[in-house]
Amino acid sequence: MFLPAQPIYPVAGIREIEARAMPGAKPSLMERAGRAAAEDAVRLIMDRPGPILVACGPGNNGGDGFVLARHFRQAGREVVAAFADDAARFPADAATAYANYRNSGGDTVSSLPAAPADGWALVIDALFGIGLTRPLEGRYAQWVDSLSRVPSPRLAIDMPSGLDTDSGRVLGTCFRATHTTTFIALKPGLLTLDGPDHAGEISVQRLDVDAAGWLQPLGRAVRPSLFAHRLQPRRRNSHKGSYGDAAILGGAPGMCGAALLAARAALWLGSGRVFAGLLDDAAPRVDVAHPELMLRAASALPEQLSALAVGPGLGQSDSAHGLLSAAITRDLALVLDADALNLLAADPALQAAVTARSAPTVLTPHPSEAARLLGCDTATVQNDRLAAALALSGRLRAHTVLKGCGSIVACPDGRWFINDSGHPGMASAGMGDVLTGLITALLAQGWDAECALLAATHLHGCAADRLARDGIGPVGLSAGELIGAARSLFNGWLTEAARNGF
Ligand SMILES: NC(=O)C1=CN([C@@H]2O[C@H](COP(=O)(O)OP(=O)(O)OC[C@H]3O[C@@H](n4cnc5c(N)ncnc54)[C@H](OP(=O)(O)O)[C@@H]3O)[C@@H](O)[C@H]2O)[C@@H](O)CC1
Ligand SMILES: Nc1ncnc2c1ncn2[C@@H]1O[C@H](COP(=O)(O)OP(=O)(O)O)[C@@H](O)[C@H]1O
Ligand SMILES: [K+]
Repeated sequence: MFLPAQPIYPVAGIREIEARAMPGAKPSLMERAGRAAAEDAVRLIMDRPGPILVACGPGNNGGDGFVLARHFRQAGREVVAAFADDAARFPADAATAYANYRNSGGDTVSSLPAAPADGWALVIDALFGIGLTRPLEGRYAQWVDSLSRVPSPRLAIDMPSGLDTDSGRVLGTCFRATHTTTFIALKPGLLTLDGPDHAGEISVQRLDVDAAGWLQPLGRAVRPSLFAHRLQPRRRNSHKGSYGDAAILGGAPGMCGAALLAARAALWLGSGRVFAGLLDDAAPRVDVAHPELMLRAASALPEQLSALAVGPGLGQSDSAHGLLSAAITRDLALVLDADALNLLAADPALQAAVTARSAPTVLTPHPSEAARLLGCDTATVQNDRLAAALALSGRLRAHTVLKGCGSIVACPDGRWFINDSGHPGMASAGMGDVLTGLITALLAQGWDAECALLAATHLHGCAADRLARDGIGPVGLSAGELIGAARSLFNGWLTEAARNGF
């Protein structure tokens, strides 16, 4: 069964939900949070002996830590609570949590104690959650760095301390959790940029709060349930014309491989016919590994196409510009990748033409391409990947995937998605070309841009994950190897969808 696509909220959304759900909540949200985190913690400890170290901060995240510490004390477990701030300045709920902990006989220490001889059973970071407002420094930076080095399971409460909730940026330094228990819903920072390196395995504890009931989410994690209705079995009475004509335009001298990779991916994800229009006059006329592909001169692609991708190995020559300009005016689903995006960034007239299109447009920038399109530097894009992807979609009236760790899929209407499949073994030349081919294949088969982009992005990462489980990667995974795994997974999804009656 396909898992639901969980909602994701930035801080402002979580605060709004909290404000609506909190009044009169019994037990209080903090009591629920501390208990839920304690339940996750118990699963991590299993039968590990030794005390638990809980580091508590000056706000409500610290309050959660004290609730958790009290539960463990009451269960007879040895807990050391490190707290170095002024308890008189706690917000109300945290003050109650602290008082209850003290009333249960709990004590605090004001510096991080040395590890016991047999180590900590578990280390818990309850320093900062969604209220982090500035880079960690001084004592808290030292605590976070030394807690991150403890060779025990390390559980972060709500957010790893030091991670910016909305962007996944590390502010100063950041706790490296093996596990994170996050409350109410997922947050963008857990899933993109530096989040996955610091959050470890994520458990969402909803605290009996129906987040989506209080606030319609704009963001969701990518799961096949989002596009399951598109995973339709093929009609027996169908033919190659039923599955679209896909074309890839690119392959300038020295870069034919990029176009061929995209074309192969389009073929193996089910396009009825696949053409590659190659700019290199000396390009081969047949792909001997995939003779099904129809290789043409770049100017000789058929008039009738279902979907066209421009960019893999395109280069930035005048003829590339001319071909791109002509492609943008065609009334078909269009994917713009790589140098097509760089040409677009340099030419406001092309941008205006993209904006004026009525057929779907999909943009597939990596962060540097996104920066060129937005007229900023790559660091600015990475500082707020979500905003960058949404800005591109809004400005160019296109669906966008901003690639990288935790790819962001943004829609022109302001909705967004974060993909958590894939791994750093995908940081290898040609991976983006394969993604472009997968998207083009689904568009050619009549999928709408949103579903095609979500499915291809998720599939791309899931295929890499499956290969890595078999020892094909992460290190050394090559883009071409991904294509077969993507085909096999996609067919598995079709079977699953049919079983579940989509
Ligand atoms: N509301 C609820 O009922 C519920 C909330 N819940 C929990 O509360 C968490 C949010 O709590 P929160 O808003 O108190 O923020 P939190 O993350 O504890 O940090 C704020 C404190 O840190 C300080 N501070 C910030 N940055 C700093 C820095 N770099 N270095 C040093 N200090 C820094 C900041 O000080 P200030 O900026 O005011 O100087 C303030 O004192 C949330 O993540 C979840 O765990 C759950 O129990 C569910 C119910
Ligand atoms: N660390 C990572 N985690 C997850 N996915 C990654 C990571 N690094 C790269 N990828 C994925 O691999 C692909 C690389 O695309 P791109 O940078 O365009 O490569 P190329 O231009 O070499 O084909 C993107 O889909 C990207 O999201
Ligand atoms: K924390």
